[in-house]
Amino acid sequence: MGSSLVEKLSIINRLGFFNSFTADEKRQVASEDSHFQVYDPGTVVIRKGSSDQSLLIILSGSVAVAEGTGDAVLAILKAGEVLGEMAFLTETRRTAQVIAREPVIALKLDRLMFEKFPAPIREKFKDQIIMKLVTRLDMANRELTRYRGTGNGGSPAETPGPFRVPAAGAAESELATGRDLIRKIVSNTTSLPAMPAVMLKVQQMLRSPATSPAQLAKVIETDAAMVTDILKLANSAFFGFRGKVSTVQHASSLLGTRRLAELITAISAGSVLGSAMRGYNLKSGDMWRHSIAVAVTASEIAGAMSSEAVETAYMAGLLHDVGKIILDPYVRERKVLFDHYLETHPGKCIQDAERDLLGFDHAVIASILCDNWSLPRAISFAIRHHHQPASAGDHQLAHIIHYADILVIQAGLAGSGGYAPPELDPRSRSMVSLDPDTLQHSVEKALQYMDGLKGRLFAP
Ligand SMILES: Nc1ncnc2c1ncn2[C@@H]1O[C@@H]2COP(=O)(O)O[C@H]2[C@H]1O
Repeated sequence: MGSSLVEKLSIINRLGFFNSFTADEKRQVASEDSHFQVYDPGTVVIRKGSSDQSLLIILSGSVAVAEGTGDAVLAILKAGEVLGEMAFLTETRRTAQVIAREPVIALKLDRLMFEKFPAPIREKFKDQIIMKLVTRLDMANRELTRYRGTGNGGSPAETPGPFRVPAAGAAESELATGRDLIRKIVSNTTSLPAMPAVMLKVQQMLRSPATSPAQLAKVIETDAAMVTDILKLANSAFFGFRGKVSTVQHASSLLGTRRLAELITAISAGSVLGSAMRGYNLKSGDMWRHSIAVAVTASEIAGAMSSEAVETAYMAGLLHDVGKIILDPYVRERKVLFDHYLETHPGKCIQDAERDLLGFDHAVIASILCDNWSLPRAISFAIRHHHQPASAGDHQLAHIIHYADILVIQAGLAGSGGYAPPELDPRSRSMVSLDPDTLQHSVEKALQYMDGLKGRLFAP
């Protein structure tokens, strides 16, 4: 780095790290040109496993420390922090991968350079390194305490922990938990997906009671793949018209407005629900299949109960887990924490981990998205409470979605890969109060429906 001694001194003078250094000692540290290294954003500052053992002090900018390439971020270190002390002190290989997040200037000292400093300077460096390690240990302890739930008694939503990882694609350099994180997700409009265009059109048409099945059919007539799916499903065992339906207009007259709208909505939801979610261990299509199965089961249950919710059950079931799509990058970045939490808390499910580690669960985010999409309030309310239906009081739809979700998971179509299944809330059992055969029949109908959509839902 070609900066003058004065410029280097002005950087060093700004950092608390050098407070105990005398003016002369600071000058000695700043004098060697080769000590100062500049890193462009995205470049590797320390490569995991490498044998380099230099010590770095970040003078400006910040770096992300990760266990390995593409792994969860362990820490963000900023100006004044020490880096590479582990290999430097223990003479071992680098334990982590460190990447510059913005232009970084660092003071880089190899062992030879370090040994050249007079003893008092070396001691001051060592004192600072110890202080930084103590702070890091304290942070790690507090974070561990917080996410084990034995913390200071405040709710996680109100007491964001010290653990910080970079925001998923966001410009802000640090990620919060609880309300801060919700605020950030909601204010970052690009992180909230738009309602798929066809779904939006159908929702708009349904607002008019005069909309006919034939008008709805027109929405999809130019989408050949969608037409094929609708015809397949119309001819499936679920509807019982086996082999008789050959045009969308014919299907629309047989299915009626509500059924046709549901079908179009389920298929168009694939663009939002169909992608893989590594944070939740879901392969592409897993979430979509689970969601359609819950939609059909919920609507069958609502029908069997002669519930008023029969109109909204399908949509609420289809979108009940949509919050996972938004949270997936944030869960992915905390994968190490999530996996550790779930390993050490047998019986806890993924939404418990979300609540304890993020301060809220995917149901909260899903309900925010539903409000954002201007869906009926009953839908967002039921989705908001589908994992804790007792908090929804007597709201029938919340209990129906909760019950349908659990039945579908029990039938083998989970909404999160490899985690403990949620337990049925006894209040939902008494609210739904259907006999086991009827409930079983609801899930079987859902599986028939899925069978009708086989090609689309199980495409590689
Ligand atoms: N959990 C962590 N928090 C902060 N920094 C870390 C963490 N783990 C590793 N590092 C830093 O990443 C560096 C990688 O190289 P070293 O192993 O030499 O030294 C390591 C530490 O400086």
